[in-house]
Amino acid sequence: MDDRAVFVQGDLGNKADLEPIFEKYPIQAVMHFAANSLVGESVVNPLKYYQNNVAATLTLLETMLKYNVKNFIFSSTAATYGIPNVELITEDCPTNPINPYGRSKLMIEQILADFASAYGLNYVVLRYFNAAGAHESGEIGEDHNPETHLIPLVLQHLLGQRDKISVFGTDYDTPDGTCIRDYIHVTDLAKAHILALEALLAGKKKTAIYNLGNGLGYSVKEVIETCEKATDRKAVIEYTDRRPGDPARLVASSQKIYEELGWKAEYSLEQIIESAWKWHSRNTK
Ligand SMILES: O=c1ccn([C@@H]2O[C@H](COP(=O)(O)OP(=O)(O)O[C@H]3O[C@H](CO)[C@H](O)[C@H](O)[C@H]3O)[C@@H](O)[C@H]2O)c(=O)[nH]1
Repeated sequence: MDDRAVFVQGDLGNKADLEPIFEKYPIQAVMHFAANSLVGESVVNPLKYYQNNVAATLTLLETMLKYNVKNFIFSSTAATYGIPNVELITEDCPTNPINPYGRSKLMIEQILADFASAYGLNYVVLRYFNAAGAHESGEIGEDHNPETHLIPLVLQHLLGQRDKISVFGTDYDTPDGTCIRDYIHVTDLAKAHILALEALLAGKKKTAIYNLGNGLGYSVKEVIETCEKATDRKAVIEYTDRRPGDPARLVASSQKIYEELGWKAEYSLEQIIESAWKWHSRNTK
């Protein structure tokens, strides 16, 4: 990215850290990735989520106002929808989040709308579905501690780093009883950010909300099977109770961002898993 933009992480939540950056660089837009995105953890530790996702973002927005930075790209989430009753979720579906993570992101979306009316802030909200995969080079990948996401957990198990993979719930109202999600490659997400940035800087968009997904749903069982095929290894599966805060099915329609910004997901689930496998097998500890 050139000097027209800066990436700011969610944990840069105090003015003492932010103001020198805004003093120093000719920032015209901010992309914000609030750091915490674990649905289950947000249920047991909501304070952390409201602090990192709401309070820290508010401080960032306040700093933007002070330095007259008017363009904001916000990483939001499918969790804002709660339990949708449609096959393909569009951006105009009702937002009824069922966990603090989703609520904290929706609060920011609402703050952005108020800031747009009151202060002329321009913004694009990107509602990620299940971000996954690694850079093609195999050099940049997902390394959470502790890891809670399905694809990295399955791959770590297939690499012998975990003795089994747990499937959380087999009694959902889905064809095989396990949760269905829409997995989207990180490079596809990154491209959407660039398009959103260009649209804001060109004045093509003042405010917008877009889903980012593939439009294809895969169950937990199907994800495990695809990992087994990609790696030619067999998983040991343990079936357990549901995890709190998990909707049965979350699949995006990304038609709106395709029509307005020309974005479309390019990576299939197989390619997402292959790229993640490349990274995980090179980074086995
Ligand atoms: O060991 C595991 C881990 C996960 N799952 C299941 O696999 C699916 C995917 O779970 P992840 O934890 O990988 O991802 P989430 O769907 O919880 O979370 C994703 O979707 C959320 C929206 O609901 C947020 O956007 C969040 O940032 C994003 O990672 C879920 O049904 C989960 O129950 C298992 O069965 N076993």
